Amino acid sequence: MKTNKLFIGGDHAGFELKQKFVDYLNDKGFEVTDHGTYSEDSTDYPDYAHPVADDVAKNDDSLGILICGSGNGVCMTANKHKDIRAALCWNEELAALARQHNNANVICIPSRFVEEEVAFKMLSTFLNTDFEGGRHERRVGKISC
Ligand SMILES: O=C(CO)[C@H](O)[C@H](O)[C@H](O)COP(=O)(O)O
Repeated sequence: MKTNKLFIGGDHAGFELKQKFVDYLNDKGFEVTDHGTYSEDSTDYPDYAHPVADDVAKNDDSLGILICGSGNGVCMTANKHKDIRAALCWNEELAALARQHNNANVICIPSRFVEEEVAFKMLSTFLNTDFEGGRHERRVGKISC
């Protein structure tokens, strides 16, 4: 799936990286909706993960990008939403597998635990990798309860 429609968000721990991602994605011509946060002031990750997950669920073929310190808070929050498959990734191979095997539609990045270069590589891989389908289609179909 090649998408042009992206939704992004994160808490104060993800703010700096999110700003860099937004600039990069805008330069590349993606349609990016930034749900905040918009400063380094301490804030609560669910306030940003819920709107991103809502929008990804509502917009076919869109993808979401969520960032917090560990990546766990935004990931747990996003995965409460129907039709959201949010994947916590900390290297490029995991970002590829999240798309290839799990058809993840949201990538969750732990900004306090990955180098910026790795974060950018994960972003690019996530956006440019397709779901493989086949045996994975059946398994992904069994995730929802
Ligand atoms: O969700 C998280 C932890 O589960 C994120 O890492 C947050 O960014 C983190 O908890 C924020 O921590 P802080 O000490 O309030 O900056």
